[in-house]
Amino acid sequence: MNEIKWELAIQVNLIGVTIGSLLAIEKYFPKYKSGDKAFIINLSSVAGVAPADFCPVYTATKHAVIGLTRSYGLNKHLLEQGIYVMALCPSSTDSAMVDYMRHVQRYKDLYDDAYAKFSSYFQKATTIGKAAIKAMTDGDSGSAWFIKDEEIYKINFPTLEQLIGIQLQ
Ligand SMILES: NC(=O)c1ccc[n+]([C@@H]2O[C@H](COP(=O)([O-])OP(=O)(O)OC[C@H]3O[C@@H](n4cnc5c(N)ncnc54)[C@H](O)[C@@H]3O)[C@@H](O)[C@H]2O)c1
Ligand SMILES: CCCCC/C=C\C=C\[C@H](O)C/C=C\C/C=C\CCCC(=O)O
Repeated sequence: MNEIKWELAIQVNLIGVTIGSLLAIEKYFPKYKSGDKAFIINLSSVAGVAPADFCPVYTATKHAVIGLTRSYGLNKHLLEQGIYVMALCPSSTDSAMVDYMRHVQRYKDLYDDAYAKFSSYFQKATTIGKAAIKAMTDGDSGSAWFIKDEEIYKINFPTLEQLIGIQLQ
């Protein structure tokens, strides 16, 4: 998260995740996948689902990660290659990134309001690992998962067909 060096945030959060997905789908899995299934787990955020006034660029990249995940998660890719693509959407989580922003003054100034409003609690990073296992066990490709402690659930989004009113056969 870096709203000051925002081009860098887009490079890392969106272009980095896109390159990772393309490398996995086009190069890595075709060569190394041995079983029926392979998984790509992308890190989005609660800010990938709802807007956050203190970090619009971060929020845009995390929304984009949801779009990338849901699109590569559609049946076409699943059926062709057996690749399941999921996104995790954690709420605030204790990590090096948060710690850095909490202590570095130029970021602290920018995020002060957000800390006052949201940061009374940070979940443990190990919770995200548990959620990843739950997502893979559930096995719904294209799904995005809200994570806040024990509260871990699939987020509902409309499909393109539902939005534009196409009747599926
Ligand atoms: N901490 C939170 O509250 C929170 C909540 C929701 C989502 N997320 C997301 O979770 C993911 C992990 O973040 P985190 O909170 O664990 O922070 P973190 O600082 O522990 O992890 C970020 C990792 O990204 C790596 N990284 C940074 N720039 C890189 C680059 N240019 N190339 C390769 N690697 C690079 C860092 O080395 C570090 O290992 C991020 O995508 C973050 O947006 C975090
Ligand atoms: C919590 C605000 C301080 C900044 C935290 C730093 C990074 C967090 C990045 C995450 O991707 C989360 C993004 C936005 C968080 C917004 C609201 C958190 C809601 C807190 C809650 O679970 O009640």
